[in-house]
Amino acid sequence: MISKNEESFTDNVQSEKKYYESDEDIQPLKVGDIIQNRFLISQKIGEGSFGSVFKVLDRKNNNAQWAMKVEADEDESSLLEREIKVLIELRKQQGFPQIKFYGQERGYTYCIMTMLGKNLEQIFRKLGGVLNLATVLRLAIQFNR
Ligand SMILES: Nc1ncnc2c1ncn2[C@@H]1O[C@H](COP(=O)(O)OP(=O)(O)OP(=O)(O)O)[C@@H](O)[C@H]1O
Repeated sequence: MISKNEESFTDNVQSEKKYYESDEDIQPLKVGDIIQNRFLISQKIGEGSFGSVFKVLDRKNNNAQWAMKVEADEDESSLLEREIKVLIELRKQQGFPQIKFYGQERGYTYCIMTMLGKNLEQIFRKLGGVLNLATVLRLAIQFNR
């Protein structure tokens, strides 16, 4: 997992590292579960190439909504750990989800971050598979930032 040194410059990003004593500690995270006695998993948002993304409610912060990406701790090298390091580097940069909390729970690495709006694929589908010139230009301006 990410080293203590890196944690020290994360500026408010909190982390929790867990060690597993037996396979029984490793169970799939699912809707209804609570992480760190704080984040309630409320809904699955999507699935990426190496993990799932859920909406979570922060019970210590007025049920604020965050997105949580999880990856099973199966391999030595974790893509999510790499993504966490990149998100830490990109903190306070416009256009990127802001990482709030990361750690390990029941055989999974998780990363809790700000919730983004609809992705481009969802917008494209909503618009019936056609993007008009104004939308394309607005997207190009955003990509260029
Ligand atoms: N912070 C977030 N807020 C809202 N939705 C998110 C957030 N992060 C990811 N998602 C959604 O979850 C789904 C999976 O995202 P994820 O980043 O795991 O994979 P991806 O970017 O689609 O693909 P890949 O894993 O190949 O990079 C996507 O539909 C994405 O829109």
